[in-house]
Parts: sequence; structure tokens; C-alpha cells
Amino acid sequence: MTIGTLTDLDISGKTVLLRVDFNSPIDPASGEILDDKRFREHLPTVRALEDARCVILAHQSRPGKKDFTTLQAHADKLEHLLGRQVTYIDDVFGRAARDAVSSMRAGEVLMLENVRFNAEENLTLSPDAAKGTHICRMLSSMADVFVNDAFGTAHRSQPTVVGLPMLMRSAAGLLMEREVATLSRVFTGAPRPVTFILGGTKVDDSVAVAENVLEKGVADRVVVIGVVANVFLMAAGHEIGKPSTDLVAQLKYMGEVEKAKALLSRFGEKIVMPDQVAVREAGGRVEYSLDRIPADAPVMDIGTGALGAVNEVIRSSGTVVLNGPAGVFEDAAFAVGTHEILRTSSKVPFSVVGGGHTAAVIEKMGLESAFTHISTGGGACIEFLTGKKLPAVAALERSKEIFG
Ligand SMILES: Nc1ncnc2c1ncn2[C@@H]1O[C@H](COP(=O)(O)OP(=O)(O)OP(=O)(O)O)[C@@H](O)[C@H]1O
Ligand SMILES: O=C(O)[C@H](O)COP(=O)(O)O
Repeated sequence: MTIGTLTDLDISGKTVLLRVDFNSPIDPASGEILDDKRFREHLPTVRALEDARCVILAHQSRPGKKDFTTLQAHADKLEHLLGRQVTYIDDVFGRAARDAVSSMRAGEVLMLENVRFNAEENLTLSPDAAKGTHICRMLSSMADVFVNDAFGTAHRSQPTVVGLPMLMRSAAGLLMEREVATLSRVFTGAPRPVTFILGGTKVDDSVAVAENVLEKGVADRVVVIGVVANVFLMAAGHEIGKPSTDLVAQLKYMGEVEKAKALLSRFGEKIVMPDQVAVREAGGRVEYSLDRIPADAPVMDIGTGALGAVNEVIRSSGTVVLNGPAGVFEDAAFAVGTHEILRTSSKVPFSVVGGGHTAAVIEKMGLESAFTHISTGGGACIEFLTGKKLPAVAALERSKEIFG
């Protein structure tokens, strides 16, 4: 790896700034954190820093959103899962935060306030511009080393992500290291055939991933499901009905139909589309072949008749990379395709999953441990799969060059 890892750092007795991504769904009424996956995934790194003074930097949501809030509940959640005291302070780098950090003893954990409460943190800046921000200058003066474990935020070129590594000796935390190593393995050395299964609603991201992995010869097959499948079906000339066509237009993905067409003409034999769909008709699930999709019923899931062929592709794969569900799984009648595809994918030797919705379904099905890797990144995971270097990773690489 070209980024530093925890084994490269001497942290004993040091003050460590640890950037995590605890950004989680929150019940707006009670403020309760509804999913603790990201907390659980960061625990090994927090535990690995137990000989240090561990100062945690995290964000929750963004300015303007309903769940943009303080981190008291996050500190409580971490304390509960960690089984050690976590002190929370409602300050990022003011006097209260600085005093709290300087009075810490080795082994203590302190969580600072939501870093996005500071306006600078919400700017997208180059690493060189970020290192000159007040937030980076102040935070870097409060600690000895920086550990970035926030893979979920790795696609954001924001001050605490890309600026701190320019100012301090830095390393990836254990989660960041595992995410980068596992996702990199998809591109080199993954057991073949490699199948990408792209679903959900983020069609632009999925098309960019498909382009990247087909052009580079990383994917042997790309299976499209969910709204992504609808766009490919449109590209192939199928009438998918007014409600689903309207949804594609409403999501501003009509331009993606042209890109899907180009992919089909170049890599058609590698792209697997459903040959049957399930629509909602008279309040229930009805299955149709592609030439008979009703004009006025929304496509809600892959058809059960199409699952045999898709499952066969998955079963014969050495690697499966899955992002996004096959249908509107929130409605039990249309969760069939998503559940079936996830169950089959979980048995593939090397199985990697991205996407918050998809990860939540897997957890509900009790299949978490059956997958090789379930990424904590939504946007970060997708961006990695499109072949772009993540700003956080680039910054850690540069930090290694600067500080050794
Ligand atoms: N055919 C369809 N029509 C409409 N919505 C669909 C269809 N198939 C899937 N969806 C919706 O896709 C949504 C999830 O898509 P998304 O791309 O957000 O997934 P993800 O990548 O796993 O999650 P996240 O965005 O949290 O990282 C679900 O809410 C589901 O209802
Ligand atoms: O959940 C995420 O994708 C990360 O925490 C980044 O959040 P953002 O999209 O608000 O930057």
C-alpha cells in the first residue's frame, strides 16, 4: 500500500486525531441513531489506539438537512459499543476543546463536536488550500498524529479529510485500510469470472461504474437491476410503461439512456438485463415479459421468471460486486428479487457490497457475515469503483511522501 497504516505509527502516549464517519440515519423525532453499522466498523481502530489519547473527529449530515445535529448521541453510542468511557465536548477547536484535549490521559477517548458545524469544513478544497484553513491549522496544533478511518467520507475533498494529512504525520485506520485493500482487489487478482450487479436508483453512478469496469476488462459480466435495469431496457428499445419512464425523467437520467445504448453496442454480450419484470397492478404484483409491460403500471422488481438466468450468472461467478437493490424492496411484494439476488450473491467466494440501502437489507436478512465485505461507503464506494482516486486516499499518499 502507498498509504501509511497504523503499524507505521508510534502512537503510544501520543495525542491522535482520529477522523471517523459516524454519519448515520437518525430518527428526527427522538434523535435516536437508527443504524450502528458504521460505529461497529470503526471499533477495531478505536481499540487499536488505546495506548494513545484518542480525539475523535466526525460529522453528521450537512448544513440545511434535518438530521444535521450535535454528536452527543454518537458519543453515547460509541461508549456503549466500545465498553469504555467516551467524553463528548460541544466544541471543535475553541478553548473548551483545546483544554479538554490537553488534560486528556493516555487511554482516554474524547469526541469533539460535529466538524461540519464549522463553515470551512463544508468547502470543497484542494489539499493545499485545505491545509491553510483555520480548522486544519487549529486541529493539527492540538495533536501529534492524524489517523483517517472515514472511508465513507473519502470522496469528499474537505479540510479534515485532505488538509490534516498535509500538516501531520498520518495513516489510514484499520477500516480505511480494509476498504481500500478489498475494493482494490476487485480490480486486480479477484477470482474470475467477475460479475458486477448494479441496481438501485443512482443510474449515473452505475453507468459510470459499468463503463469503467467494462472498458478496463475488470468485469466479465454486468447484471443490471432496479432503476438501472429500466434505463438499459429503454436503451435496448423496450417500452417500460409511463410511470417508470417518468421516474427516469424525473431523476434526470434520460441522458443516461444514450450512454447505456453506447455500452450495449460495445459490450452487449457482457450486459445481462432482466427478460421479465414485476409491476404493481391493482395493488399487487403481476409479472410480465418485456414485450407486454403495461403502459400504466410501474416496474417495481425483476420478474421471478428472470431470476433463474441471473442466479445462474451469479452462481458461476468467482467474484460478485453488488451495489443497489433489484426493486422497491420496502414493499414486501417487491422485495423478492433483491432478497433472492442477495442470497445467491452471499455464496460467491469473493462478494463485495456497496450502498447503504443494500447493506441495510443484508443486515435485516441476517446475511452480514456471509459476504466477504460490506462497504461502509455509499458515494465513496461507487466513486472508487468508477476508477477515480479518492481524495482521502490521495491525501494519505502525499502525507506519506511528506512525513515518511
Ligand atoms: N424499479 C424501481 N423503481 C423505483 N425505485 C426502485 C426500483 N428499484 C429499486 N428502487 C429503489 O432504490 C432505492 C435504493 O437505491 P439506492 O441507489 O439509493 O441504493 P443504495 O446504493 O444501496 O443506497 P444508498 O444510496 O443509501 O447508498 C430503494 O429505495 C428502492 O425502493
Ligand atoms: O454518508 C456518506 O456518504 C458520508 O458520510 C458523506 O456524507 P455527505 O454525502 O453528506 O458528504
